[in-house]
Amino acid sequence: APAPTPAGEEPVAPYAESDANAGAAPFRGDAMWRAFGAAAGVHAIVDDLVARNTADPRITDIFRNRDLVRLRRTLFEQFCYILNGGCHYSGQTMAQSHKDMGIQQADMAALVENLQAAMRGQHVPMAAQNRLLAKLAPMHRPIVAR
Ligand code: HEM
Repeated sequence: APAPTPAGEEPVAPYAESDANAGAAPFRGDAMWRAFGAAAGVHAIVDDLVARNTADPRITDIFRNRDLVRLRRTLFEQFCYILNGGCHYSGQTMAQSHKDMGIQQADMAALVENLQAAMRGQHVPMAAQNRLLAKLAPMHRPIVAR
């Protein structure tokens, strides 16, 4: 049976859940999870990232009328999974979740800037920031429209 809709979220059509939907393999060991400040740090980064994106005039239109409660939950799961924090990712693939949004390279660049600002705000060391960004880089292909 499909999982029940979490409190505060809009229902989503059923799909196959898998950690593979996260789009990247996790790091090994606990260095990255610790560098990001574990669960509290990653929650702060995700919440700040979503707030920056929705307030950013370059990309605010793309986030209008979206389910930000679900986005914060699944983004946290995705980052936690990739940083080897012991989470499972229950969201959709990057291709599925961004289809028909018309996301351009410039939109992706804006989001990456906002992520860098959010990581800086939580004092994530630069080397760890760059390691996460390198994991996310191949996601340009399924996310950016062409
Ligand atoms: C590497 C970069 C990115 C990652 C890792 C990422 C990750 C995610 C995740 C995990 C979800 C939720 C999936 C689900 O609900 O099942 C999502 C949804 C979404 N993303 Fe991204 N994303 C990226 C880039 C972008 C960009 C560049 C934009 C637009 C500027 C964007 C806009 C959105 C929006 C609006 C949703 C909400 C869809 C909805 O629920 O209606 N994303 N993204």
